[in-house]
Amino acid sequence: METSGVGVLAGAMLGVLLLYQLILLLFKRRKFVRAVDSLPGPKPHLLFGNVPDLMVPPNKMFEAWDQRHRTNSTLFRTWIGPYAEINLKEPEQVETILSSSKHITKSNAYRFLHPWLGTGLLTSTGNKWHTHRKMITPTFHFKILEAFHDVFVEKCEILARKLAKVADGKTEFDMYPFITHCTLDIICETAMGVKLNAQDSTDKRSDYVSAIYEISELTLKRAHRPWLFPNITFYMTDLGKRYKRCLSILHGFTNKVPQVIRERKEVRESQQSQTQASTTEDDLGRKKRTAFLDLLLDAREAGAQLSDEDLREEVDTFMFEGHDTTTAGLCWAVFLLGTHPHVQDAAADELDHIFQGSDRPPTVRDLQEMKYLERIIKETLRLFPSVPFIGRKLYQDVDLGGYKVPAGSLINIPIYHIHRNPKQWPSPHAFDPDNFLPHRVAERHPYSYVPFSAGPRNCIGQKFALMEEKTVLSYILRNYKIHAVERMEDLTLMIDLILRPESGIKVRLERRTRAS
Ligand code: HEM
Repeated sequence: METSGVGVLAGAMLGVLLLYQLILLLFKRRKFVRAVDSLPGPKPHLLFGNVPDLMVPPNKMFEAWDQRHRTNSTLFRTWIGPYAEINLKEPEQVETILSSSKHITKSNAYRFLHPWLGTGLLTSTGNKWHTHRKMITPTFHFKILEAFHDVFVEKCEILARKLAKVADGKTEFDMYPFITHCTLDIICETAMGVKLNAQDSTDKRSDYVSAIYEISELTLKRAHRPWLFPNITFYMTDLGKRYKRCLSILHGFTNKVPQVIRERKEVRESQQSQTQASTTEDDLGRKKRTAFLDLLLDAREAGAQLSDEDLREEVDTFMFEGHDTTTAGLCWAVFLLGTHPHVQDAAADELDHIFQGSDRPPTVRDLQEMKYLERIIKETLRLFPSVPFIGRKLYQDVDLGGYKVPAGSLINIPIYHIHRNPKQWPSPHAFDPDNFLPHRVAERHPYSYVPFSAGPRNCIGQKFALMEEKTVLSYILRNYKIHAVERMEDLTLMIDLILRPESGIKVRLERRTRAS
C-alpha cells in the first residue's frame, strides 16, 4: 500500500515536471514567434507560412524569389512552416553575421546536402569544421595552386581544340557543356588526381552533371516544403526517390576515392613521402601531379584525424563546389562579353599586349597581369553570383541595424540582391567592369560584394577559382570573338543552389586574328 502511494506520488511529480517543461517550451516559442513577427515581412499563411509563394515550377523559382526580395525594401522575415527565416538587405547586416566567429553554423537547408556531401567543409560546423578548415587551408596555398596551373593549361588546350571545330563564325551552339566538361576535368584531376577526360566524351551532358543539377533542384524544393523535412516522408515521395537515384550516381563517382587512396599509399610506400605539391611519375613515366587528396593524405600521415569517409566527404565537396560554381561564373562571363563587344575588345587588347601575338600558354605571371580580365570576372560574379544565397542558423540574439533577431532564426543572405543594392551600386543592373577599379572599391562598403562569402567561412577555393577562370577565358578570348545569340531578356534564370541560365549560353565564335 505504502509502496504504491510512493509510486503515485512519483508519477504525479513527473507529470507536473513534464507539464512545467511543456509550459516553458510554449512560453519560449510564443516569445520567439512574437519577436519574429515584430519584424517586417509579408503576411504568412496560418499553417504553411510564406512557403506557397515559392511553390512554383523550377523555371519560375528565380522570378518568384526575385520578386519577394524586390518587394521588400528592408530586412524582412518569412516563415517556412514553423521556421523563421530572416532575409538581409544591407551590407552592414551581412557584415554582422559573416564577420563573426559565432555565427558559423549553416541553416537547416544544408542538412539536406548531408546524404550527398556528408559533413565536409561546406556543411559541417563546430569542432569538426574548425579542425578540417585548419587542415585544408594550407592545401590552397599559392605555391600549390601554381602547381595546379599546369592542369588548367592542359585542359584549356583541349577546350580550344574542341571549340575550333564549331568556331566558323556561323554555327550557333551552347557553350555550357564545353565549359562544364573542361572544369570537371580540372577539378577531378586537382581534387582526386584522376583523369576524367570528360572533354573527350561525346555526351552533351554527363550523368554526373545531370545528377548535380537534379540533386540541387531537389534540395531546394525540399528546403521550401517543411513536410518533406523528415527523411521518412521525403524518401516516400517521388522527389525522395529521384534524390536517391542522383545520390547513387554522384557517390558512384567518388566511390573511387578508397581505390585512389590505396593506389596513392602504394606509391608512397615505394617512394619518399611528399609534403609539398610536387610531381612523381606514373607507371608510364609520365609526371603524376599531386592532388588535394594527396595533401590530405600527407596531413593524415602527419597525425591528423581523417578517416577514409572524411576524405571522401571532402572530395565530394570539392567536386561540387569546385566545378559547378566556376562553370556558371565562366558561362555568365562569356554571355556578358558576347553582349558587350566594347568590353570584349578591351579584354582582347589586354591579352594582345601580354602575349604580343605569341600562342604560348599563359604562365601564372601572365595571369597576374590580366587586370582588366579580373575586373570582368569580378563584375560577372556581382551580376550573376554563382552562389546566389547562403544561410546561417542563429544560436544567440542579434541586433541587425536596429532589428532584434532572436536566436533560433535562420538567416538568409541573398548575395544576388546584396550585389544589386542601389545604395551601393549606382547602376546596379549594368555590366561595368570598372566597378572594380581600386578607387570605386574603396568607396563601397566591403560587405556589399560577397560572391565568395566572407569572414571565417568564406570560400576556401576563391584563388583557385580566379586562376582557373582567367586561364579559361584567356584561352577563349585569344582565339575567338564571342557573339552572344541571345539577349538578357531571352534568358530564364534557374536558381537551384547555383545560379544558371535554363537553356545554356548560345554563342557563335569567330576566329580572332592576333595582333602582335
Ligand atoms: C566562382 C567560383 C566560386 C564561387 C562563386 C564560390 C562561392 C562560395 C561561397 C559563397 C561559399 C560560402 C558558402 C556558404 O556559406 O554556404 C563557398 C564556400 C566554399 N567553397 Fe567556394 N566558390 C567558388 C569556387 C570554389 C572552388 C574552386 C572550390 C574548391 C576547389 C571551392 C570550395 C569551397 C569550400 C570547400 C567551401 C566551404 C568553406 C567553409 O565553409 O569553410 N569553391 N564558396
